[in-house]
Amino acid sequence: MREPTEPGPTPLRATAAPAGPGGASPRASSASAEPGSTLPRVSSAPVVSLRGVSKRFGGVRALVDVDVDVHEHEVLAVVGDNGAGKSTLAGVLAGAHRPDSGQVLVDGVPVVLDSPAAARALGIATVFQELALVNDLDVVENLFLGHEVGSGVFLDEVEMERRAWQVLDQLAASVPSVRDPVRTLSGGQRQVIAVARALLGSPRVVVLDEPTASLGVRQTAEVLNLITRLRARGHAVVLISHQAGDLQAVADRILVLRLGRVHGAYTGETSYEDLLAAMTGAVRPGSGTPMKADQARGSGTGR
Ligand SMILES: Nc1ncnc2c1ncn2[C@@H]1O[C@H](COP(=O)(O)OP(=O)(O)OP(=O)(O)O)[C@@H](O)[C@H]1O
Repeated sequence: MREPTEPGPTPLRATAAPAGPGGASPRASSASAEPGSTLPRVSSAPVVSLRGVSKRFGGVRALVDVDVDVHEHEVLAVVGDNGAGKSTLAGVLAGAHRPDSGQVLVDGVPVVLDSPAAARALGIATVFQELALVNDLDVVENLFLGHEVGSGVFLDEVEMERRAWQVLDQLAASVPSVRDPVRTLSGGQRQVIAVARALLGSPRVVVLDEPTASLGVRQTAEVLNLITRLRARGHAVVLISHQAGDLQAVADRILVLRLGRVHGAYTGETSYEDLLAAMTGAVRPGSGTPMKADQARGSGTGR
């Protein structure tokens, strides 16, 4: 079905998950930058792009003409002051907010993300700040909630437990037991469980909305390690964060939103002072730090 507001190619509805991390994307090696993009150029094709995306809530312009590209093997941080549009951007990628205008593209093909299920089917998983874990259920039950393995009323607990450990091992997660209720876990471990649940759908893009917001130093370090591992495994990570330490530790590129617009794009090495100046509008829009493509991409560079 064609997007009602947009001319151009027919958008895809979610019918099958595209190639996941580790699997080659058919378009992954072509040039990606386009005229007029506010983002610095990078060397491979984006997995997901937003083009001219706008979203209003009543009289509030939450996103205005936003262009962004998301690449595999990369952590793209999205920063901005309160109300800058960060969560709305996450919501568009998650299929929770339908843009009023503009396009979402997966592998360069326009798609319709009109539900979280549609986004997941197209390889985009989002972990919101409220992790939506059920406190009294154990780790396995939370991971497979609604997607239980087994037939009829008989659940294959052994298989679910095996898969739970498998995904947690992939993340090098230190969880004492997968049979403990998640309320007994630390904030960092709960974040890991929420990410592990997202990974069970084999997404290419993982969107994390303020994953360290309420965590202590050690738990934050756990989550930042987790993000590094996601990138090393080939995922594209979109990190919505307020935390300077998060950006310095893991971001390859940093997109600054201000009043719903892209204010500039910066390298991961940009000082927090410079980012703050951009977030608060103390520097002109579009004056992001120029950077080389390989600086921008991360790709297991050991950052
Ligand atoms: N569901 C909604 N209904 C009405 N207005 C909304 C809704 N969601 C967001 N907004 C408004 O859109 C603007 C952008 O909000 P958004 O939550 O995306 O910003 P943010 O950068 O994530 O802010 P914060 O850091 O405070 O969470 C704000 O003015 C907000 O009040």
